[in-house]
Amino acid sequence: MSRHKIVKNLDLDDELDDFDGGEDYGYDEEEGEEKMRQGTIKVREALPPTAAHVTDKQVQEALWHYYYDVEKSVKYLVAASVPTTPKVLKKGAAGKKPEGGFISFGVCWSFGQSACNKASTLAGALYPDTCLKPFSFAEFFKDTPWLQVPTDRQTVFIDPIYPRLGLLGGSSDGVPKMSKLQALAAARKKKAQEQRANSNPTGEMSRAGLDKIDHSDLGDAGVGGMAPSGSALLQKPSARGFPLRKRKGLDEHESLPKAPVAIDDAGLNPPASPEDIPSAGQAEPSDFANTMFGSHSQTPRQSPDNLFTMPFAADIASIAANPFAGPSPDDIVIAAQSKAGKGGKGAPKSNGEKKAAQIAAGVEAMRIDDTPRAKSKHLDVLAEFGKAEAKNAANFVVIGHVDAGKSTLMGRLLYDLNVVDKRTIDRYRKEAEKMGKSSFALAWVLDQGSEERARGVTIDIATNTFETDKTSFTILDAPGHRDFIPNMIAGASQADFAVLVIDANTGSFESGLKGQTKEHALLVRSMGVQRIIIVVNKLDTVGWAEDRFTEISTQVSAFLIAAGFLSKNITFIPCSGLHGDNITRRSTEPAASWYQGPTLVEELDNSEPAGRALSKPLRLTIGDIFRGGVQNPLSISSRIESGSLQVGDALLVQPSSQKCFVKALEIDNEPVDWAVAGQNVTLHLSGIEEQYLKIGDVLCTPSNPIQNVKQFTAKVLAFEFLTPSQIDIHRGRLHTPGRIVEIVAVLDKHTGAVVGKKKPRVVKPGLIARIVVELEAPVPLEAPGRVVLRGNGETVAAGLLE
Ligand SMILES: Nc1nc2c(ncn2[C@@H]2O[C@H](COP(=O)(O)OP(=O)(O)OP(=O)(O)O)[C@@H](O)[C@H]2O)c(=O)[nH]1
Repeated sequence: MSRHKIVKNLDLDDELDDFDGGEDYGYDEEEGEEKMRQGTIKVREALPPTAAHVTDKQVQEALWHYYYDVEKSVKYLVAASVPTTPKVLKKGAAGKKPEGGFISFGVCWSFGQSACNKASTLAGALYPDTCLKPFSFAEFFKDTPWLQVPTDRQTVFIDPIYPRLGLLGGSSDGVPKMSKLQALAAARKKKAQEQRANSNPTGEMSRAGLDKIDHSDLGDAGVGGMAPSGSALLQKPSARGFPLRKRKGLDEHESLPKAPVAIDDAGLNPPASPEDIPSAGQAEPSDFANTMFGSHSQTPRQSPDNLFTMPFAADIASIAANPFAGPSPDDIVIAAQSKAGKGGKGAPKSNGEKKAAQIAAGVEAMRIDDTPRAKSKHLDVLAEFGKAEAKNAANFVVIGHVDAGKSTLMGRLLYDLNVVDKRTIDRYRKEAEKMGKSSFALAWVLDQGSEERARGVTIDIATNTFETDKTSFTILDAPGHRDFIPNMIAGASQADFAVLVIDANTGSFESGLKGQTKEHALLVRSMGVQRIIIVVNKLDTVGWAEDRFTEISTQVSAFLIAAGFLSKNITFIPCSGLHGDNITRRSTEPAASWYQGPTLVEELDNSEPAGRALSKPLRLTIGDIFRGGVQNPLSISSRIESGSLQVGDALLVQPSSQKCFVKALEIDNEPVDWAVAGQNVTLHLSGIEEQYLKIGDVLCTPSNPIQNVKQFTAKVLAFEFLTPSQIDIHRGRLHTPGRIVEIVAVLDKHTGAVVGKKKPRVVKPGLIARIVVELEAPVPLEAPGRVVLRGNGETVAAGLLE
């Protein structure tokens, strides 16, 4: 059963506070025994006669391993016990039958006799009919002259599986299958190689490819052909700057794999192909290697035949002989610091002195200089906000499975509202055509990164804004690809409500459900989003069939209600993002006449104004950092989560505990004196060095700071089986490694009371549990913040800090 199917039955409460039903908790001992007994009987019944020799112990181990899942246990036992034709290591000429049976247990003989014996024992257990002679090296090599091992005896080296390189998070499920991105990258690389191999690279092939581009991809009217509607909403184009996508560079909290991964020109390519990895006989040592191991030039080159010798092995051996001979880099730095601290007098500090110096440095770092660098007008910001009669402001996140049409839909919306002009769209269309991706022209309004455009996939959250009569909206267009879920979480954490886009195309809706449609919906719900508009998109591809719309609406609304959305907060709209139907204007397709409901923009405008936490302490999580401006060398952008601020304010950055000052403020590229919760702002900062600011850090006031924590307790909903294990903790843009150190208890969904035994070993998907998480380094977190826990590229739980 997929985890979505399991989670489907859960009832995610309104705020995860009001639990609502469920009686299934961790197993106590008696229950466990009973389950084991029942499971053993069921597995025995299901096992085929060929697996009759499987012992009860093996059955019970399988059941234990698969958490009493009979189906999986049977599958495992059948696979493990059905004898395969023993793989015979050929000896000499083909067709000669070897003596004794080597069975296919990998390269057991290469691990030495004891491992081989174990393998033989295991083989004997699983293949009782196979008569195994004890393995003998002497016999195996008896006809093999020294150092002339025939090729069929030589070890076959299998290329290691290199870790996939996702920008963030990744989705390593341990299976080396290709993701869509990898397939795209591989196809692109293959194409480039073919082009290089071609003696006339600019000739026939590329022209033939261009000739195939379908210029009608943007629909009958084309993107430029659609006149904006005459609706009052649409005649109010946004005066805001465009585009507002500003993210530059990678999040410093993100770390890329250090393993030998070949990164393509974009830094995105997943595993290198074997030919990309220089062999020992070919590569020149890098400057780094030269520095570490001395110049390679005097060392004779390794013979390519000598495949078993490590390059620079001799040098490594000499280093390894006494790795701790000299002082460590840390010792050197500490010694230098203590020397500097004593005015160069030299003698190293005692432990006590070191501690005192560290405490003094910590106190110094915490010292807040409240002297503002920019002149403050000392405004009463809340009174100013009250006077300003500002429009409602709302952020919505656009979510859904990869390629559902999210960016195209938002591009069309912005185009039809005149936020983007026709000339820009025409330019995008021409450029997209050149890349053979004309159907992505509208998506390019949001997807501004060159990688995103080349690959046709959204990678990071893109933002843009538009206004209606009532509300000023900020779009957060999330990536659909599962490799970029951490970016989607960052977007969802700033959203007041969500637009879930579903591809109505035959087969696409179904695969989306198994993919990110449900995962995204569950994530936004567990992050506090209560309202969701579902765009059933690409209805043009199914002839605007009402049946298809009804089928999708029924299935999705059942899931959303089970996930904790109230039915009054769920709306479905049939659309075609590509052609612009039911987005800012009602569809003119005769086949779509059955729909008389609101357009997407009308529905967006029906949103209740989002509450603003104005009177709470200032909290602002850094979403992006910009460096190097002439007037403003260090700026950040973010949505203010709570509180307010004004030019001249002194702020504290956590976790670095460094102070800084608001030099200037901007909203929608316009300078302002103050800003309040719910607004997206750019802050120009002074009095701080850039190394103390990272994406995901929190700005607060020195008088009411957020604390850095190394451990927290949270009440979470399990998406997967939860056990004490290594995880990544996500809070908006912040993500940091940690560990579930304790499952305190499973909680009743109605009352929140502890049920079952304390400290269960495992929490089943769909249950709510109190857990303790320890972080590798302290980060700013506070109740009742929402966190998402991910492990191995999967979302394992989400919930509220306590
Ligand atoms: N026929 C048809 N095609 C559409 C429609 N909307 C989008 N597409 C096509 O679907 C493909 C994917 O569109 P995108 O907008 O990039 O999809 P996305 O959901 O933003 O993709 P990611 O952000 O990468 O997950 C493009 O080729 C679009 O032209 C639609 O309404 N009708």
